[in-house]
Amino acid sequence: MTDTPLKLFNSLTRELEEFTPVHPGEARVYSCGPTVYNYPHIGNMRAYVFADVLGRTLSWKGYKLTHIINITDVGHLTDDGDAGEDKMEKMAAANAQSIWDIARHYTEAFWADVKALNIREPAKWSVATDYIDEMIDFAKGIADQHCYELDSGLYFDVSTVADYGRLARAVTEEGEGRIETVVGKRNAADFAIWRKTPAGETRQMEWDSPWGKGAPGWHLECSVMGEKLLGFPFDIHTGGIDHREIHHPNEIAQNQAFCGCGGLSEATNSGAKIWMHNNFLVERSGKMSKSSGEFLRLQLLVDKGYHPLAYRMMCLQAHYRSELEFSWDGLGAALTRLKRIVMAVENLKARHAELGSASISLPAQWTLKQVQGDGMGMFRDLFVTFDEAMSDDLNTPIALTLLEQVLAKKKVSPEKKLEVVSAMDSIFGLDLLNLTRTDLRIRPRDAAITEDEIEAELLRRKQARAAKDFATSDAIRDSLAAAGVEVMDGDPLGWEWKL
Ligand SMILES: Nc1ncnc2c1ncn2[C@@H]1O[C@H](COP(=O)(O)OP(=O)(O)OP(=O)(O)O)[C@@H](O)[C@H]1O
Ligand SMILES: [Zn+2]
Repeated sequence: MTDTPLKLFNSLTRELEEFTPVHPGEARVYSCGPTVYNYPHIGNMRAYVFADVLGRTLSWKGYKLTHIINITDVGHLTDDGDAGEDKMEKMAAANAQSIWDIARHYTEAFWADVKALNIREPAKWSVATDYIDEMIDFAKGIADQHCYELDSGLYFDVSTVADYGRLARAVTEEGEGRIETVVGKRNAADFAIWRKTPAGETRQMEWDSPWGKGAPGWHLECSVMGEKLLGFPFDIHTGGIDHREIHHPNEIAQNQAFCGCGGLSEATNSGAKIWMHNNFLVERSGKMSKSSGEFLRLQLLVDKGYHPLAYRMMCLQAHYRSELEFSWDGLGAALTRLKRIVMAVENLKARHAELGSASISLPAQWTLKQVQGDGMGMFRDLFVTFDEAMSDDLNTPIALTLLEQVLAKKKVSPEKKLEVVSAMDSIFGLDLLNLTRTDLRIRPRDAAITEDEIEAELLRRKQARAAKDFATSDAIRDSLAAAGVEVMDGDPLGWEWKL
C-alpha cells in the first residue's frame, strides 16, 4: 500500500498543492478563532469542524501536529473593513457587563460546542489579550517602513508591500472596493494596526503604546500569535471564506512587512505557505449570522432532539469548499445516517461479545502507517481509496461512503470490522466506537412525555397486539401521537419511535 501525496487547495494560488512541511515530519497549523462577544452559531462551528478534520488528516499522515486556535477577545470591529465599533465593547455596553466577564462566558460556551462536536483540543488556545506586548513589538518593528499615524491610530500602508490583496483577487480587481471611513488614509484598503482611544473617552480594554493608549487591530493579533507560536513561515493557516477578502490579505501584508524588516524575503513570505478556507453554512435567506431571527446555536439543535454529532455528520457530508445549506430535513437525514452507522457498530460490538472474544484495544488516533502495518486484509484496497479521498483536498463525502462499504461487507469478523471503523473514525471524529443509539435518541426539550413513559406505553401496546386486541393497540398509538410520539412500526433501523 503506497502513500498518496496529500494535496490541499491553497487559496493563495487557487490550486491544489502537495503538502510539503516546512519542518520535516511536522505540521504547524493556525486557525482564526472566534470573537467571543456572543454564542457561536453553527456556521462558525463549521470552520472548526473543518480545521479539526484537517488536523486529523495530518495526524493520519503521520505528521506531528501543532495546532493553534486563537480566542479574539479584543479588536474585532463590527465591520471587517475597518469601520464600526469593537464587537466586545459593544456587547459589554449593551449588557452593562465587564468585557472580561463577557469574554469568559462566551469562550466557555465555545469550548462546550468544541467538546460536543468532538473537535480535538489544539496545542494551545491563544488568547489575544495575552499577547499585547508582543503585538506592540511587532508593530514597532514595521512602523517606520510600512505605517503612518493618524489621530485615530497607527495605519498600515498597503502600497508598501508587493502585490497587496493577491489572496482576495476580487477586491484588487475591483480596485479595492473598501469603505473609506477614515479621513487621511493613503489608500482605501489601509487599515489600523493600533487604534487609539479617542480623546476624552476611556475603554474597558486599553493599553499604553508608542502611539498612545488604545487597542490592537484584529489583523495584527493573528499575525503576532501565528509568528510567536509557530514561527514564519508555518505550514497552514485556516479560516472561513469571509477571511479571504480582508482579514487574511491584511495579515499577509503585515507578515510580508515583518519578514522584510527582519531580513526574510518580503516578496514571497506570506507567513503561512498554504491558506485554506472553508465555505459558508448558509440559510435559505443567506449567510448565517448571529443577528438573524432564530439563532442557530448548537444547543438549539440539541433542544430540538438532534445530537451534536449529527451536525458534525452534516458537515462531513459536504466538501469543505462547497457552500452548505442548512435545513432541518438535511440535519434529520444526517442524524439518520449516523444512527444507521452507530447501530451497525453496536451490532458488531454485540457479536464480538457473543463470540466471547477478549476486549480489543484500539488506538484513539490511527496513522496510515499503523493501518499499513496491520495489513487490514480484505480491506486493503478500501483503505487505499480512503487515503486517496482524504489526500484529495479532504474529500470527506467520498470517505464516508467507504465507511459504509466496510459495514456492508459480509463474512468478516466483527473484530476486524471494528478495527477498520476505528481507523476511519480517526478522521471523521464521530466517536463511533463509543456513541450508542440511546445517546442519539435525545428528547426534544418541549416534549411532554418522558422516555420511560413512552417505553411503558409501547410495552403495553406490544402486549395488546400479541393478544390481538387491536382496539387497545390503536388507542395507545393515538394517545402517543397526541403526545408528539410517532410509533415507527417496521422501521428498517429498528427505531421504534420518534418524537
Ligand atoms: N456561516 C458560516 N459558515 C462557515 N463559517 C463561518 C460562518 N460564519 C463565520 N464563519 C467562520 O467562523 C469563524 C469564527 O468567526 P467569528 O467568531 O469571527 O464570527 P463573526 O464574524 O463574529 O460572526 P458572524 O457570523 O456573526 O459574522 C471564522 O473562521 C469565520 O470565517
Ligand atoms: Zn485571524
